[in-house]
Amino acid sequence: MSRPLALDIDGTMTRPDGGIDERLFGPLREWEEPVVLATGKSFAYPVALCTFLGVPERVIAENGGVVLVDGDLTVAGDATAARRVAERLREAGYPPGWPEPDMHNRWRETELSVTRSVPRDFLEDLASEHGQTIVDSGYAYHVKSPSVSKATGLRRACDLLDRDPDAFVAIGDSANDAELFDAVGRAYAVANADETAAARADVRTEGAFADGVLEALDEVAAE
Ligand SMILES: O=C(O)COP(=O)(O)O
Ligand SMILES: [Mg+2]
Repeated sequence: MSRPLALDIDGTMTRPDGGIDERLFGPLREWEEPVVLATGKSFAYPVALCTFLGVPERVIAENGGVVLVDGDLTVAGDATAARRVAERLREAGYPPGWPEPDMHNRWRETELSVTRSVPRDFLEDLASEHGQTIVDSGYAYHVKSPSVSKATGLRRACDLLDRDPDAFVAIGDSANDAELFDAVGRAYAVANADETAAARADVRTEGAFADGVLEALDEVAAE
């Protein structure tokens, strides 16, 4: 059987040393049900990945801030608050996201990605002064609106795809996947998942990174 998929990118589709694991290309291209890439990465990245994978543009980007499904674009979140936090970081002597040229935020439309070298407590206080929250993807801290997450993005994608979130299988690795895991019918955490993701998943794969994804896909396809 096939089920719609919500698939995290970093730490899940990638190799341990970074870069998409090419063993996923074939199975994802051939997957019969919709595949939605759900990521903290800025909007341009998952759209490009869909293009190069050769699958329809179905994307939850910026931790739910931007959703694109088959030509329908939804933008949520508080871009103004994110910009103010970036400005305050700069004033405090930190990079306003990442060091320049900051490719993590250059094409970002809603939240802010911040290097994990910035002290977490400091960033958390700053975010909360601006009504925002932070989530750790394991690759970056994301300053985002508390009302936006990969789960809110999935609900929007479900409306557009005419599917129920319960029909979806999610696969991910980090705290920024936790709400998504709660929203879907079945959630897989890959073996390298952080504590939050592992605790909120229904299943923990034996394999790490893309090995875990392939394991989950085999299990779902065999049902
Ligand atoms: O952009 C990041 O920090 C990681 O994004 P992810 O949600 O694809 O793991
Ligand atoms: Mg991830």
